[in-house]
Amino acid sequence: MFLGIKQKILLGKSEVAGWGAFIKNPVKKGEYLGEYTGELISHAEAEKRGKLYERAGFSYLFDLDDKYCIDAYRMGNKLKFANHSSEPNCYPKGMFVGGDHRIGIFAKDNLKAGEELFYDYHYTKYQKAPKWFLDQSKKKESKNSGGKGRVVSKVK
Ligand SMILES: C[S@@+](CC[C@H](N)C(=O)[O-])C[C@H]1O[C@@H](n2cnc3c(N)ncnc32)[C@H](O)[C@@H]1O
Repeated sequence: MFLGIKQKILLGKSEVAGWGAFIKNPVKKGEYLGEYTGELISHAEAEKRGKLYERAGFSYLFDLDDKYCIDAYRMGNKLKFANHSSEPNCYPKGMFVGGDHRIGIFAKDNLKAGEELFYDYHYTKYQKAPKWFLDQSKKKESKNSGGKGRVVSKVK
């Protein structure tokens, strides 16, 4: 059973957007880094908050399942600062621990000390994808189809 942060996570200026989460020590592929914590809220509440966050240009909402979201805006630990990449070095995994819904963040690759952490936000049908995400997806598509689009959120 995992709870809380296992690895030391540092807060720093991101390569792609605002603040980012960085791993302090090297970590092996598949290792558990820590938990994405926050308030457990319904999708209806997330919808309301999402509109406000969208206007502010940031969101700490994380879709847990078809019923619940985790909002790390007011609560949460440094893992809430991990940014999106379509080529991520981490991945989230939903777990049901001791009767509670939890999200663990795991290393997708071997991580070097000081590496910025990214996971794929995978916007679902319950969340309207923000403009920056759609723009990046479009750029990636155009790159894959031979265009000149650049993947902005490239992992170091
Ligand atoms: C969970 S926060 C991540 C931490 C955030 N960078 C900060 O400074 O607080 C998610 C927000 O970060 C920004 N973000 C995350 N990944 C991004 C990316 N690849 N490109 C542009 N903005 C991104 C968006 O504003 C998003 O709503």
